[in-house]
Amino acid sequence: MSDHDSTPAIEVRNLVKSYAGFTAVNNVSFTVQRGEILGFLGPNGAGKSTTMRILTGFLSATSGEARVCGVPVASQPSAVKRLIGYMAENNPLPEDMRVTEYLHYRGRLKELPRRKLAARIAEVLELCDLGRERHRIIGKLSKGFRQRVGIAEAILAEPPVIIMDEPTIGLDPHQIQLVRDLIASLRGRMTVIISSHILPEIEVTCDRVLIINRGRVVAAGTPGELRRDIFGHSLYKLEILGDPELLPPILESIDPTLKIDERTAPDADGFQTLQLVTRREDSISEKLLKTLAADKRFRVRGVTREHPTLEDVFLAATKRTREIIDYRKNP
Ligand SMILES: Nc1ncnc2c1ncn2[C@@H]1O[C@H](COP(=O)(O)OP(=O)(O)OP(=O)(O)O)[C@@H](O)[C@H]1O
Repeated sequence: MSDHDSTPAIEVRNLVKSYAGFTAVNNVSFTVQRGEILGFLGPNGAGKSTTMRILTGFLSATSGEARVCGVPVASQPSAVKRLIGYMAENNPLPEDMRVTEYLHYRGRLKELPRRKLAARIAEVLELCDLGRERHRIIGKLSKGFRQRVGIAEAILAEPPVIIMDEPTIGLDPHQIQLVRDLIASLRGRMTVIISSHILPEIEVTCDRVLIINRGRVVAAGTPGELRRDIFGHSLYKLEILGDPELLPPILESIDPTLKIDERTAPDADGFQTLQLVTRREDSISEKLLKTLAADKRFRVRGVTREHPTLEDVFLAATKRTREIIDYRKNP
């Protein structure tokens, strides 16, 4: 890798954006490496669009610094615009243009050489599965096809960085799958930042996640790292017949940190479902199953390890800061 390639794709340091006294982005710092796909999450009004618009050079920051492939956004917004393919929130498109006409127009604005443009447009139409729609008027396209035109436009000039603000909003599951595959096909070739409220989508598509709340970064890392940081434990579901009061010493012999967290009432067959919690990260499923199967006082119907979803992580991270911020306001 050359020195140029090792410069992070995005570097944001102590970024602040205030609107007439209201701080929408409050001292945000993060880095995105080349080729990474980053999920940018946060509740409504958290400051995601504002941060993205600053990164793309469409909005100036109140203070702090943002660099794209080493180029400072504040002093060189035009250079930065050439490094980024941006699909804005709501994906505004000209209603009266045909798909290829629009891509041609955008390609010329992006200074793609005329002799290469037709071939590149054919390539992105193919990538975005827009071949059959290429001569249609954009205003007549369904939402899913419009999103794909937005993505085609963003990747047209093969910029090193793609920023998409809610690219799957309003799409049906098939269209979401198409967009997901399309984004996955960019992995390693382009750096991608996607903001979304569809958390299972982000979990499968993104290498790393950044969560902001009320203008501040509240969590950053891979989904696995966030689970560990925020929950610090693993959960197991145990379906068992027998007296649960006898379980604690047995659980402790398997793993000293293993405890019963919740339990349901017995079902029609007398089995109860217990939620167990442990600080251990490696799997104890087999040990748990073997130990309890050998104990005549119990019958075990199933042991499964439960992974907190990204949604659980998101809710915990945003709730945690809300509590901290509210506490600071009202100690
Ligand atoms: N031009 C503006 N003037 C005043 N306040 C603004 C302006 N633009 C955004 N805001 C406020 O800044 C905050 C952050 O908005 P932003 O659009 O960045 O949030 P978001 O995380 O993208 O939200 P959503 O998920 O709803 O799109 C919000 O409280 C919003 O009302």
